[in-house]
Amino acid sequence: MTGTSAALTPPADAIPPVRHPEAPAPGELLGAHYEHCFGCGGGQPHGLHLAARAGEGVTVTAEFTVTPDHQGAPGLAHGGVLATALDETLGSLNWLLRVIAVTGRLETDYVRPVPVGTVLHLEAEVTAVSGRKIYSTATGRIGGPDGPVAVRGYALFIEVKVDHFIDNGRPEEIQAAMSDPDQVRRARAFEVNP
Ligand SMILES: CCCCCCCCCC(=O)SCCNC(=O)CCNC(=O)[C@H](O)C(C)(C)COP(=O)(O)OP(=O)(O)OC[C@H]1O[C@@H](n2cnc3c(N)ncnc32)[C@H](O)[C@@H]1OP(=O)(O)O
Repeated sequence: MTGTSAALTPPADAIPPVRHPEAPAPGELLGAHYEHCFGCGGGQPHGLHLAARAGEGVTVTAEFTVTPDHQGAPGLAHGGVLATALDETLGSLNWLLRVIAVTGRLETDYVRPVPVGTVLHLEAEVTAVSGRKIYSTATGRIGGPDGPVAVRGYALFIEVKVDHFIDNGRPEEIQAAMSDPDQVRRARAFEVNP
């Protein structure tokens, strides 16, 4: 079974996404947007350490290796962890638009179990934009980038201002992230202005 709810169907006046002129070149690794992000940060020992790479247009590819820390059933990836991999990959697309956005809705199809030790090969694209709403889809394959589909994700991200994080996040982490010496990470989190 597959499908998405009406909330994930772009409205008739939605437009195709526009890749930002200063977006990372196709093939370039995006790096972590935040050291302590559970999806991509190097500072999370049990995190996914997902590595995303810019593609053509508004697309990315990403890889995530399932470790014993990511189990749900014995020997198999937890469905929530797989949703995290989809969410993180989809979220990284927004850097190609140079927009700060958060997940409003994420739907997933779990097609095949994903064993521990597997590399999940993800690809994602923004399909449409309507005002603050960014529509995107992702696919995760196992056994190689052209292997069988294990998971699919469909998302609606909502553009937010930096105040979203300042008003809602804990001050200590916000301060630390704002002082991050890594300029690119700081820009991705806080300095993107449409
Ligand atoms: C460095 C940058 C950060 C990168 C992070 C990457 C990590 C991966 C991504 C994540 O996991 S983000 C964390 C998980 N997400 C959240 O914590 C978001 C929590 N939700 C919110 O903060 C607010 O609900 C949200 C900002 C998404 C929307 O609130 P707003 O008050 O700004 O918007 P509003 O409710 O007015 O909705 C704007 C439009 O979006 C639509 N919308 C909002 N939420 C929706 C939803 N859940 N489903 C469908 N549509 C939704 C809404 O109907 C409306 O459509 P229209 O413009 O057509 O009227």
